[in-house]
Amino acid sequence: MNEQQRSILIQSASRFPPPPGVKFSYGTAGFRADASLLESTVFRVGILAALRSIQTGSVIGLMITASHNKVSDNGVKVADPSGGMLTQSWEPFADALANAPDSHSLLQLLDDFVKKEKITLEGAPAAEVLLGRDTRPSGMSLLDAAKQGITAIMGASARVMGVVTTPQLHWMVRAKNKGVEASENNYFDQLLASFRYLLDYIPQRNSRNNVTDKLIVDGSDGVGGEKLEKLKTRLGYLTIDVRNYGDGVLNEGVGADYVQKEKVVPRSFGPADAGIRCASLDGDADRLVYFSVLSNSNKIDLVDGDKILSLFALFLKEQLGILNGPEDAKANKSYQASLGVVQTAYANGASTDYLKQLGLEVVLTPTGVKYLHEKAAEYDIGIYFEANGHGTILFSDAFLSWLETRNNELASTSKGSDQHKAALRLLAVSKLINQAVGDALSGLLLVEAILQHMGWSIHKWNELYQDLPSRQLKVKVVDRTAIITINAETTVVRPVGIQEAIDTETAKYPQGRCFIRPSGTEDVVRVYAEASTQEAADNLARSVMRLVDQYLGFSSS
Ligand SMILES: CC(=O)N[C@H]1[C@@H](OP(=O)(O)O)O[C@H](CO)[C@@H](O)[C@@H]1O
Ligand SMILES: [Mg+2]
Repeated sequence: MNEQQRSILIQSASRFPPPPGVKFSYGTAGFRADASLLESTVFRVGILAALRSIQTGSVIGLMITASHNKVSDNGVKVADPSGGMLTQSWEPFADALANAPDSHSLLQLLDDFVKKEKITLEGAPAAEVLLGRDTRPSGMSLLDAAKQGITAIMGASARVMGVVTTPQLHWMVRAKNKGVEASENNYFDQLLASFRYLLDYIPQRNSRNNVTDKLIVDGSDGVGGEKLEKLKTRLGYLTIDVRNYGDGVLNEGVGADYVQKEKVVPRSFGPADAGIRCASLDGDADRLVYFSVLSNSNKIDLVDGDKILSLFALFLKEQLGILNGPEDAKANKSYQASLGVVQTAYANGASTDYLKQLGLEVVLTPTGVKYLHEKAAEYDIGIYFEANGHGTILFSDAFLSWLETRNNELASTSKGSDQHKAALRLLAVSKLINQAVGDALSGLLLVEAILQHMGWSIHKWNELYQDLPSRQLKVKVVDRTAIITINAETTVVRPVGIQEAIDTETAKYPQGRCFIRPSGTEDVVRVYAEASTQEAADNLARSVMRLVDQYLGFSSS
C-alpha cells in the first residue's frame, strides 16, 4: 500500500472506532449484534469485501441483515464470487479486522494479510462490491459505513442494490460473475420463466384443478413479503395472499423461525385459514417453511425444511429415472448422475429414515449453510436443507452441460416424449432454484410447481412420513465455547464426561436422540431432543438442559 492509500484508510477508519469491550466473531452467518454496536464492524467488512474482490478479480457481495433476529439487531455477511458464503479461510481475518482496537492496528493487519495472501493493490483491476440490506431501520446508516469501507480501498466501487432479500443479492453476485444481467427484474424474469416451464410440462393425468391454487404467505414483516407482492402480479397461476409484508414489527410473532420453533400460527393468521396451504418466510427471505392451520386452535401442522427437501428429492429422483430410461442404459446414453442429500443433526430422524428408504445417499454436516453447501457441491445434484427451511439444490456444471446436450438430442429425435419432458423439467429446476444460496422465493415456486405436478395437497405432502416429536431448548452458560463437538456436532468431547451423561439419559427413552452444541449466532447452548412422544422429547430435553447447567455453570446474565 502506498502512502496515499494508507492515509486515506487511516482517515476513514478513524471515523468508525470500535465499541469498547465488545468481541465480534464471524459466526454461523456473518457478524451479528445489536445494531448500535456494528458501524465499525460493517465498515471493516467493507474493506474486506473490496480486498476479496481484488484478490479474486470478481464481483463480491455484502449484505446487511440479521435475518430472523429481532429488529434492533443487525448483521453483515459477505458473498463470494460464486454467490456462496465467504470462503471459510478468510473468516479468521474477518474476526481479526473486526476486533482491531484502532486504525493503526487495523492497517498493520491489512499489511500482513495482503502480504500473506499475495494481493497486489497497485495496478490491480478495480474492486467491485454489490451492497444490499434488509428492511431494518438501522440498515441505511450501516450501508453507508460499508460503502465508506469499500471506497477506503483506492479505486474500489460500491454498487448499492438497495433493499433486497439475502438470496437476491447472492444471485446478483453469481449472475454478474457469469457475465449475465443481474438486476432485480432479471432475477424475477428467470424465476417466472422457469416456473411457467415447469407448469407447462405437467402430465395431463394430474389435472391442475386437483390442487387449490390458493396460497397464504407470512412475510415476517420483512423484505420477502414486499418482493413477493411484486412477483405475484406476474404469476399467471397461483393466487397468493401475502400477509405481514412490512406493516408490523419484523420477526415479532411472525416468520419462518417463529413458526418452525413454536409450532403455532404467526400473527394475522387464524381459524378462518384452517386447511389452506400456508407458507412462512424469515426476515431476509432465505428460509421457507409451510404449514396448515388446525381448526379451532392456534396450532399448526408444520411442513418444515426436511419435508421440502424430501419433496424435492422425490421429484428429482423421479425425473432422473424417466430421463435415464431402460433403452438409454442399453445404448449407453444415460449419465449416472450422483444424487446426494445433505442435512444437519437437527433434521428430524423420521426424514433421514425416509430419505434413506428412497435409496438416497444422506450425509450430515455441522450446522450452518456454508457446511451444507460445500458438501452438496460434491454431487451432480446435491440437495441440502436445514430443518428450519434454509436450503437449495446444486447442479454440477458437468451434469448441466450433459443435460443440455441430451435435451437437444431428444428434441430432435423424440420431441415431446416423456424423456424429453424430464430433461426439460430438470433444466427448468436448475434455473428456478437459486444455486447461490437457499432462497425462500425460488423455493416456494418450486414447491408450488411440484405440488401441481404431483397433484398433491399440503396434507398429502405432509403425509410422506410422520415427524418424530422433538424439542429444542436454549441454555445460557458462562462460556459456551467450552463445548467442543465432533461427528457433525452429535458428540461432545469437552467438557469430559458430559457426553456419557447425555447418552445415559437418552437411553431411557424409546427412539431417543439428543445432542447439544454451542450456537454460532446467539450466546447460548442449544439442546435438541427427539423421542417417541412429545412428553418424552420434552423430558429428555429438560434433563439434558440440567446436565448442561451442571457441567458448564448457569449464567444469570
Ligand atoms: C438450530 C438452528 O436453527 N440453528 C440456526 C442458527 O444457527 P446457530 O448456530 O444454531 O445459532 O442460525 C443459522 C443462521 O441463520 C442457521 O444456519 C442455523 O440453522
Ligand atoms: Mg435468514
